[in-house]
Amino acid sequence: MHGGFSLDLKKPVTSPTAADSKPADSLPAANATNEAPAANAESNKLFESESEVQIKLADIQADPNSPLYSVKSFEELGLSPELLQGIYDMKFIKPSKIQERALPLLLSNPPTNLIGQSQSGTGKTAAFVLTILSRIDYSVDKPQAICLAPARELARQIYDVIREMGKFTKAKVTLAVRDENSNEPINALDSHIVVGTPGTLFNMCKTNRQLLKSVKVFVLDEADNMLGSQGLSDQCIRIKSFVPRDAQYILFSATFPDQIQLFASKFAAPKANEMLLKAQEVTVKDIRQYYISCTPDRKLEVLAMLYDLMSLSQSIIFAHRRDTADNIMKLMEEKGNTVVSLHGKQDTAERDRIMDEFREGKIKVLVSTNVISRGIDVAQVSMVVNYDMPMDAAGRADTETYVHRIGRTGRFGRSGVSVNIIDGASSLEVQQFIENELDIKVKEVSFDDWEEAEKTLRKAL
Ligand SMILES: Nc1ncnc2c1ncn2[C@@H]1O[C@H](COP(=O)(O)OP(=O)(O)OP(=O)(O)O)[C@@H](O)[C@H]1O
Repeated sequence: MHGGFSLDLKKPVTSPTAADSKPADSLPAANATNEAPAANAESNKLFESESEVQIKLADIQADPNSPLYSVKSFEELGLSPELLQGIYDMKFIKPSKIQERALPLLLSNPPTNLIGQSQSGTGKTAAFVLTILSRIDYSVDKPQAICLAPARELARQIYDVIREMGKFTKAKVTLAVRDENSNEPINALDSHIVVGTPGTLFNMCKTNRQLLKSVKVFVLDEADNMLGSQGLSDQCIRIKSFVPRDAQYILFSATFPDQIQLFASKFAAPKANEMLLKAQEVTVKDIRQYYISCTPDRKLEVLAMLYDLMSLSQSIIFAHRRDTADNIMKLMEEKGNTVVSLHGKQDTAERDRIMDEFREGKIKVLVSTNVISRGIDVAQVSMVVNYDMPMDAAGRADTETYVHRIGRTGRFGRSGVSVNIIDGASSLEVQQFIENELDIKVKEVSFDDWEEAEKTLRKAL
């Protein structure tokens, strides 16, 4: 029984007003204030406009309990006029808590290392990007800062942020990610900053062992993931061996599980300042978390019913496996719903195109694996769906991945909704484990009374 729900299977999801695809170098800034074009008049009422967000943000940033709160202005943080110009051009008004606390430490001399944790969407990128851009000697054309991220999508985003924030400086930035369609080596020799994934940068180091000998700042974004997964962590350690010992090490993430903290301190040895959150502070309060129970054979039906809500703004559906993501795309298409899948098995150019179109609002609903669970910042994502609950290889609840996945919405003061599809005892157990670890309560919305469920979710958006 699904109340009086009727599914609009033919609803268009491709925005007619979205700009044409642009090359990677001219992507909009990752903080993109570009609103996803409204799907219809109703969606205008439902979703926060950019000006509404700005008004709300002024209140939020004045609340001492908010992670976006700060007392100081950007001027008081000792940034150069070129960087202040860059920040204000991006419509930043006040720093967030992590920016206000981390920047004075990161910019002080002699440089000190930092292990910094702050909730998803609270501006960690700007904290390390401003540090990098402040520490470069622009008269020396050599790599002086490197930043590593676990996935190409995130590395490309950070590259865009550096270029946007540093556009009034003379910063030269190189993106070091794999390009399956080119045999040309990536030349970073006369760049100031190299941003990339560990595998590609490590290969570049092997070709030129002197490449990183002038590096002064080494950033690991999503540091717990970079150090916690075998392959990535080996590569990071090897890259570190090419970097001078006295470089400044900056490790950021929204999550730092206990077992990684010791490793992180060793990586940032001999000494690092630490800014860590308590377990109950980790999730963003503006993300309303729900779950829907159903039998495994009805999961797709749940997605189809959520589709109208998902496509009003933009959404990401997370699946455990690549083939599940592809199947969801295919089966949703058969139901008349456009969902595009993105995962690591695709060609790199295809991945870039899909991500660019999602940023531009041309693609409304993305189904993906954990490849975009961390760091991806698209302001208009208002809903995240866990089609499969996050689990590690051994089938245990993966709390960190849950935090990062739902953190793709609710960015910097915006509201967001997450929905877990619970299809049996094991996914319920995973959810309960996560609830306990994070000291949160995920609320149920009933699939059997869809009208009521839809009302609840719309209100939460
Ligand atoms: N001081 C600020 N004022 C306004 N917007 C800001 C400010 N700082 C950052 N932002 C914007 O907030 C959004 C989220 O920032 P960012 O991507 O750095 O978050 P994060 O903390 O790195 O999140 P995650 O843990 O998910 O990687 C971005 O769009 C960014 O441009």
